[in-house]
Amino acid sequence: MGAVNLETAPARLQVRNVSLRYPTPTGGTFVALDKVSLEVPDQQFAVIVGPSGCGKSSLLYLTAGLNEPTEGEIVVSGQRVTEPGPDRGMVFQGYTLFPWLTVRQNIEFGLKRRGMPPAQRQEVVDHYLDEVRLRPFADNFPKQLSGGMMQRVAIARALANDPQILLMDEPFGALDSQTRHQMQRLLLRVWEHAKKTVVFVTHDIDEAILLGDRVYVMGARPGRIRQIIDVPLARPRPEDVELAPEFIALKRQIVDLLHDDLHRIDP
Ligand SMILES: Nc1ncnc2c1ncn2[C@@H]1O[C@H](COP(=O)(O)OP(=O)(O)OP(=O)(O)O)[C@@H](O)[C@H]1O
Repeated sequence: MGAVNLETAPARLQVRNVSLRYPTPTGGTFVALDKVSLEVPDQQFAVIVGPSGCGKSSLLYLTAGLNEPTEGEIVVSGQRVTEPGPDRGMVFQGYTLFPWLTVRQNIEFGLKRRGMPPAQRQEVVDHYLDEVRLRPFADNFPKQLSGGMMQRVAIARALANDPQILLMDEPFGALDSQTRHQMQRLLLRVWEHAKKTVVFVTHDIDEAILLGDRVYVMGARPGRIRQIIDVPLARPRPEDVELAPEFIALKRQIVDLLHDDLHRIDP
């Protein structure tokens, strides 16, 4: 895939001055997100990292339309987000497949609901089964799959609906490190083919640098963007990119930022 010119590409996602506050049991207010703004250009792989509780998932849920900001607005493809919609696909950490449906039926679920004719449906599903290398398991049920395979189905299901943006909340968080690594590589390959805008939340700094074009480092209490870091590593990412001096330097920069934040909160 040709490099996207991040300076000129239109913003697929705009988060404008978004705050999220919750009432506390003692009558006060807890600020989960404080005036967060960011713009994700079309086809960018944006990663959000930050300490536990900094509001990463909250930001993703707001973008999905599963919750509303207290202030500010979220705009996807020029439309203000007010509710969930098929333009935003989601992949969560927990396995969210329909257990009573086969792999094929899970992937085609949204297409069927939209009334896509069976022949076209089969073509789309076969394409994504091949993309996530699950064609031999098309007629299996989720309980017959490993955790990594289930997440591959979840990715295929989200992409089959042809969303404008893919929202991923720690999708590999429950996997062992080897499977996680394989999944990261698989996601990169699928993303390079699908040319989708991705917003990916993770705790894992290596994962953030390996996957992202841009890393948004968040700080907590209140949740806000501390720094935006561009990842100038070549794509496709070389096999041993984690050992490259540029990779290690970025890791150092992000570790220092997160370390500062922890010390700022709990001196
Ligand atoms: N419904 C709610 N009522 C009150 N507080 C909430 C609610 N939902 C989330 N919070 C608080 O908002 C903050 C942000 O939560 P969020 O889950 O977005 O953080 P996170 O960065 O994704 O954390 P983690 O990495 O641990 O998943 C947390 O302190 C959380 O306790």
